[in-house]
Amino acid sequence: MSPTRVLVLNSGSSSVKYQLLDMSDGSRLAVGLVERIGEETSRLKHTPQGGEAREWSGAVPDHEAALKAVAAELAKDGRGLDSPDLAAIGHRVVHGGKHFTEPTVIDDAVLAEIERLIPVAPLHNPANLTGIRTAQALRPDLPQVAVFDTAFHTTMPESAARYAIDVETADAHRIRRYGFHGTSHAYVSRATAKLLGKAPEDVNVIVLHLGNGASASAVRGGRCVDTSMGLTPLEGLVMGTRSGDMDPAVIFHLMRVGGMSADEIDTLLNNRSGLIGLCGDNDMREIRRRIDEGDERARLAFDIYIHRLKKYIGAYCAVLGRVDAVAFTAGVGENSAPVREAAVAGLEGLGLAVDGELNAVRGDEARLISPAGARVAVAVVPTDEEMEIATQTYALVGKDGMGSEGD
Ligand SMILES: Nc1ncnc2c1ncn2[C@@H]1O[C@H](COP(=O)(O)OP(=O)(O)O)[C@@H](O)[C@H]1O
Ligand SMILES: CC(=O)OP(=O)(O)O
Ligand SMILES: [Mg+2]
Repeated sequence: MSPTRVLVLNSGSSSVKYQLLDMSDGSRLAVGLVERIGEETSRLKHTPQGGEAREWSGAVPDHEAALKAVAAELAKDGRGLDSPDLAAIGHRVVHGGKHFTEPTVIDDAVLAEIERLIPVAPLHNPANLTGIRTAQALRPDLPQVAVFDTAFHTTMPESAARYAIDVETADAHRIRRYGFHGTSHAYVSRATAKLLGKAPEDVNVIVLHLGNGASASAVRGGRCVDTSMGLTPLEGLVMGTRSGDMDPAVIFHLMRVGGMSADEIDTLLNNRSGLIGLCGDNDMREIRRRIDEGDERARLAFDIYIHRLKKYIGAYCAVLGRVDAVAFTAGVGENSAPVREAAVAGLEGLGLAVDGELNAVRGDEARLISPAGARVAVAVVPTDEEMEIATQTYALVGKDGMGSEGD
């Protein structure tokens, strides 16, 4: 029998999320996370299917060590990386530039292109590369597939993808809007159509992916027509630690008047801005707790976050012309009822409203939170980037895929 298992690695700047899936029935054999990589105490949590979660804290200095720790945990379940049941390893790769529009089997040329894109995804692509190289070293015989965050957004029209700067300069440096979180936007827009009982081709959806990184997208009939992140994952919404949109002249001002270097400003805008820069916390749970205690800084940070979100909802209503659904997803979108309520408050004129009781319901299933009969459906639609990466990986190299590829 051909192997049917796929290991998915989602390497972030300081974390690795992973899942081992059996594609014959979609079951999750293991789910886990290594976080705070490179800090004094990193943490690993590994949950085998049907078993107790195992957790430990200790030093995990880099992504190579993280992946070796993941391999060791899987081996304890008798499902190590040496298992003959493994069909492929699927990797989330954040920046694929304009080149990669589809999931791609990784070879040296693909690795070189991911490396070339490091300057436009400095927090993400290096971690993705280490994950790939470590996995290759552990299983050189196994196909490794890259699934790109940018791929879903390659359908954006030029009017949305181009910045209004000198065309020759932009083209010489490949400056354009690429967009990210595409695997999530693709999965959630399809799942939203399913929730409405319609085909993806028949619905227009605004997807709000609100995690630590956050982005919005406008999806018309299953194709992305605009998204809030740009050349890098810094543009757009207010995020956990990133500023999102601002006047680009802030950068010149900080250089000329503030005496800061380009690298210092990069770190400021990517790591010390957004919610953490505004109030010292980037976790929405903590911000809500502080607001409940009357903390003014936390309140202002929340209000700025919501104001930006509203602007994007309004903009994408205009981009799409007709909106069938707005879907909230990722850590904040799936869990924070106050964020969903505030984001939609006052938008009745656009056909948007949230039912208080439905919004308060917690759960893992996709669900509607708009009042019955609302013109636009508002929904909570849990994302599943790992399953989507596994599905795309298996389609490419699984039993049917690999055979027909070479034909
Ligand atoms: N119960 C909750 N209520 C509000 N916010 C939450 C909750 N659980 C998680 N979050 C938010 O979700 C964020 C993480 O989202 P996630 O999608 O996992 O992000 P990433 O993939 O970027 O690490 C946390 O930083 C926190 O702000
Ligand atoms: C592209 C991006 O912002 O990813 P993440 O949310 O995982 O940081
Ligand atoms: Mg994420």
